[in-house]
Amino acid sequence: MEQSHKAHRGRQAGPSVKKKERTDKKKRGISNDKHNPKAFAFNSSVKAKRLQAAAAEKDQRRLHVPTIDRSNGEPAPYVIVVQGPPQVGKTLVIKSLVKHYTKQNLSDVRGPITVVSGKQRRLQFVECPNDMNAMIDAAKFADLVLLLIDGSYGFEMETFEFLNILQVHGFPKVMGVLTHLDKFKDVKKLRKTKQRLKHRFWTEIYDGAKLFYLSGLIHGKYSKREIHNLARFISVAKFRPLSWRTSHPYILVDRFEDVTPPERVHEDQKCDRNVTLYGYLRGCNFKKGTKVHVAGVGDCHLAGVVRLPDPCPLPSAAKKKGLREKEKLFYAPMSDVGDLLYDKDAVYININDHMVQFSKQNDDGDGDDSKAIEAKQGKAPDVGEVLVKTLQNTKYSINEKLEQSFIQLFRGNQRNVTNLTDKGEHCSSEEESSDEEIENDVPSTAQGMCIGNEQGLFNCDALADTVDSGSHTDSSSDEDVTGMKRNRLDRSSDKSLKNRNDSHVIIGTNLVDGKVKDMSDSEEEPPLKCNMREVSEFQDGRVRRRAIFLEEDKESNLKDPAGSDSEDDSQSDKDISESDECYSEDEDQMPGFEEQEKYYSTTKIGKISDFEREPGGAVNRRERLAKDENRDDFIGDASKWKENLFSQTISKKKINLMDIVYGQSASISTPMSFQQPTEDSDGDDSDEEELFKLKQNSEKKKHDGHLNVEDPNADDCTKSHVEGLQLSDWLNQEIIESIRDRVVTGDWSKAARRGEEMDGSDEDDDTAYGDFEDLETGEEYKGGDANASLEDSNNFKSAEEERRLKKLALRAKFDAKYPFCFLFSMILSFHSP
Ligand SMILES: Nc1nc2c(ncn2[C@@H]2O[C@H](COP(=O)(O)OP(=O)(O)OP(=O)(O)O)[C@@H](O)[C@H]2O)c(=O)[nH]1
Repeated sequence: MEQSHKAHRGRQAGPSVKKKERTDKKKRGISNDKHNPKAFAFNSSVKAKRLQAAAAEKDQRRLHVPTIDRSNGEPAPYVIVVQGPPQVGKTLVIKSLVKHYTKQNLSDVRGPITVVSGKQRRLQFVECPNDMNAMIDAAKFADLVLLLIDGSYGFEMETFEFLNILQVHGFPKVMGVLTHLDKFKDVKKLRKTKQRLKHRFWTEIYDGAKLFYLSGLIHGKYSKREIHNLARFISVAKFRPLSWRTSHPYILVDRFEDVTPPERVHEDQKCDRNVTLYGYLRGCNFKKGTKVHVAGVGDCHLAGVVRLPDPCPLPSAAKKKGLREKEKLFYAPMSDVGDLLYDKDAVYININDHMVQFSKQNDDGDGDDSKAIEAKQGKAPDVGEVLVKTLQNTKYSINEKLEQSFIQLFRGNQRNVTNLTDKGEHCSSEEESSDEEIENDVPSTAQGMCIGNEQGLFNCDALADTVDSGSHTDSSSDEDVTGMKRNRLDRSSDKSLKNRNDSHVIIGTNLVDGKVKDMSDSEEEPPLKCNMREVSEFQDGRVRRRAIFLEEDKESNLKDPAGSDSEDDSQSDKDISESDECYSEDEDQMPGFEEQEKYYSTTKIGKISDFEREPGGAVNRRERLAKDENRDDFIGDASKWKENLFSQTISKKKINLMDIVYGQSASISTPMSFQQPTEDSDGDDSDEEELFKLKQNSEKKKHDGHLNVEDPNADDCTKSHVEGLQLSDWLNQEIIESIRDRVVTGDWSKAARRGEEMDGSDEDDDTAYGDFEDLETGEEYKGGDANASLEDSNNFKSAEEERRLKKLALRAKFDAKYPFCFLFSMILSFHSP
């Protein structure tokens, strides 16, 4: 008998069952996803409308996003501005990145450096000099900013100045780079500082903004791996074009040439020059005949635009991965790279000085070469050879010699005529700078980025100062700043620095609304962040401007992240005491504008110091109190000059009509109310104040209190007067009182009584009206009954008093019931003016 086997029971659950189900459904043509259209329908028409509008808006936004126009060939290279305080490592970062992209060593970083970074991308690196004008210009063309921060020192003011400038110009992409991290000995401290700086950076830019760490130098260069990471991020970064830039043509000049015919220059050194500027055109196309604005120079006429072959083209579009070695091009016409330079109408062969072999010079030199050669060789010298030898001996050209020469008009006069005529008046502040300094400056004119180059074209000696003012700042302030001091944010109060800034008045200008504005003017400062202050200090042989934040102030170890905590505390204490000393010296004097600024800033610091120590922190309560006292004294000093200012203002103030009409009490709350200057204060007044003294006062003095009757403009006060007093004497209290009662707010009953006393006509009035009956109420009023009316008024007063007492009792009851309300009302009344 055949045994029947039980059928195998298939799987009821699990992935194999699901798979089977899916394939079955597919076979039968049933869609796998259970789509129920009704489930996604709108229930509310309002919601539907809103969602529709949002979707449409999103679409439109996507359509209007500025995109790169590739119809005119390849887009121009992206500009990467490397910015940071002095000596932070900008040059080194650019050199390292160029080395990474091109495998070439760059000896000098000058002007924009273009590299091919990928098959589709070119980058142009520009170092931003530490000059406010250069920062403003750099902000105009930067596509990406590498903000270099000295990690061992912390944030410096240059960083925030640049960020503020960027905010005004349309914020490009910003990445932070921390350098000098090898100065940290303690790993824990390094980690903490990194964290702190990162969060600060995020606060300034946005949460999650990229911050790189360059942990130190290996053989004088940054580590290859770290630079590789940085380069990778730059290569893949998405640059969103800024709408204003895409609709305006602009060029970042990477090379320039003065093509003015030499004869014209020879005839007139200050003739109009023709200059050819080379660079990638960005934004939209130039129109022929448009005027161009050259930053730092002004509006210039555009003679023509010529399209030239790309000096640094992208590689061919062949399908291959990465770049070949010979495709890794770079173009840095100002950085002295390569030996050949092709120009519009010339080819320049650059030969390094050490490779140039001049024919041997004669030791006895001077113009006797030809004779010496003749004597040695016994034959006539070659004319060309002699000329070359003579040229070799010339150290300075005629022009240079002329420039250096001067005519001394008067004996003992230090000023020479040539200096003044050449440099213009604005350069007179530069007279102190040594020749060495000037010599160093001149080549730096050609340094830097766009603005530097252009300034170089329209060169005047003073321009050199602007381009590399970073180094100037250091050298000039070395002598002035010996310790630590606190300054107002954004501008150093250092006088020598100010002088330097003065020389920017002509050069460092910006065209705003068609008017040339001096950017060094303090009024043009970007909006200041109130939670930050600046501390200038002398470190590493230069002045550094540290940016300190309130929350950082709380931490005791912020002063020197790489240093010790105890040192920091003592340092910050020193800060405060020094600043106190600094400003309490001339408390009796009325400070000038600059000093006022100092006072202002230090008062601010006084407030900030509230945050400096926690109760349980390094400084105990007593010390804190002592510090508070110091601060109060300090603010007291500040209020002393304010007092002076106050009295000055008062003396200049016009008569306040409110005072005259409503009395002194009405304007007590207004600090600028008129007060009659006392004899003492008059005596103390300076000559300057005399100028602004009220005419009336001086007249009053002259006539010793009597009215100036000769004054033809005096009021005609003969008609209405108080006996014995002229109405034009508006400062007389009696007259004021008499007038006050004529105004709505005056005491009319008193005036009425006074009037009655004066003319005694009350009886007449009463009799004139006589008895009358109010027809509406039916009440009868008796005329002429003075006693009755007095009684009435007494009754009225007693009723009023009764009501007042009742009110007071009620209020006391309420206050007893709700003590907090009482307190509240107390506070209110305390604070109300
Ligand atoms: N220890 C250390 N030194 C560094 C680091 N980065 C740069 N340096 C050094 O700092 C000095 C200044 O570097 P630069 O690249 O010239 O700095 P810079 O910002 O271009 O300077 P300026 O153009 O004068 O403002 C050089 O001697 C560098 O070797 C770093 O991470 N660690």
